[in-house]
Amino acid sequence: MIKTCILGASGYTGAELVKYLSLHDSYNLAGLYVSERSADAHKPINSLHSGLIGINSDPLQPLNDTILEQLAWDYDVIFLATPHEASHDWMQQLAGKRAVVLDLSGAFRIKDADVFATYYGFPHTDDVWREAAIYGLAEWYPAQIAEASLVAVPGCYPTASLTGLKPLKAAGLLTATLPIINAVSGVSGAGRKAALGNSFCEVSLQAYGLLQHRHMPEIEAYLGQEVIFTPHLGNFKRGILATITVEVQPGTTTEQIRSAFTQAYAETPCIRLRDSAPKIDDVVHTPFCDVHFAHCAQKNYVVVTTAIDNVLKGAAAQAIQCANLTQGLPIMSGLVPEGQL
Ligand SMILES: NC(=O)C1=CN([C@@H]2O[C@H](COP(=O)(O)OP(=O)(O)OC[C@H]3O[C@@H](n4cnc5c(N)ncnc54)[C@H](OP(=O)(O)O)[C@@H]3O)[C@@H](O)[C@H]2O)C=CC1
Ligand SMILES: CC(=O)N[C@@H](CCC(=O)OP(=O)(O)O)C(=O)O
Repeated sequence: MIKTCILGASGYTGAELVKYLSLHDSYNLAGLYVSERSADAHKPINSLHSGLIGINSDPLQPLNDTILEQLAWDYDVIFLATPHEASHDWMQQLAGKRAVVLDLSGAFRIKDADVFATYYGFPHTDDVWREAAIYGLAEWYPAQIAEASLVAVPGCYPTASLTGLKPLKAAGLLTATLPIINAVSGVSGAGRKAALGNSFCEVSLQAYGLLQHRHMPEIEAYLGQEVIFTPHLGNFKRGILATITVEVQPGTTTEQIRSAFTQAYAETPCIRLRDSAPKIDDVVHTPFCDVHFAHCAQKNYVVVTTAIDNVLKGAAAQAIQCANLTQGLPIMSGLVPEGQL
């Protein structure tokens, strides 16, 4: 059994990790942690997330620096479902020891320290692990992930955006014109902590973070091309729908575009190529990313739509895909029924 623990287990992504890892045959989920002064310390996880009743009733344990150091030697796999700052500050103590670390935060996704400081609002001081971290876009970097000590699990919007754009980029079909990404997320994307802007009566479909959201440089870094990215907050709980409008090379045929997607995703059970536009209800509470494209040959434009559950393929399920790769398990182990692996 692979001995594993979750730091930040009480949050939205942490709770999904608890569910999938508790039910997974190959992992022994032996520790659930929250911050040292957490109001939820010592409570059973299923008193916070009632969907876990009958699945996991372990108490949430408060962390401190001594425990942290010990975790890195005691565990095979550690999931960090914590704020960016906490992941950043702890990595020196956690990484490079016995445990493989899967960090769901954004702290180790961006290689350029200046870009990081601009978009995250605090300086990155861990050059070693920022450089060594492997980006955990599971369908695109499986070999590197398999060998990684630290996996920086992608953000939810970048997962939806890159899954739609990378096949076209890899096939050489994009032009220099900037892809336009408009994506709508459910409110769970903002995490579980209370905030006025996320409360029921305040949320109404609205763009935010215009031209300054931290996911824009993340998408650009792993696409290899600048983009315009506009996130929107929607009045629903879960899911992201990304609508991506791109110019393609003159003379590109629909068959070339189809081939770009089928080649990229022929062997990837997590990505479902669709012949109709996906909707959020198709993917919420699933680990899948649904992808569809429409091609306007006269104008040389393609509209790609992708849909994911932000908490699953956008975070926890992708982290489990990456953990599976590091442990030599099938990539979708524990995420789909055994017979479908
Ligand atoms: N929600 C989403 O759709 C996505 C989230 N992410 C990223 O994943 C991470 C977790 O997100 P999410 O689950 O939504 O967040 P939540 O706010 O729902 O949960 C955060 C968790 O971290 C704990 N925590 C907070 N501060 C600290 C600290 N200083 N030290 C230790 N634990 C702490 C919280 O418990 P407590 O405060 O009680 O200690 C809680 O368990 C974040 O970095 C987020 O950016 C990535 C992709 C998608
Ligand atoms: C709706 C909402 O607020 N979404 C979050 C994105 C969540 C995510 O992907 O998290 P990372 O911070 O780990 O990148 C946001 O826009 O900040």
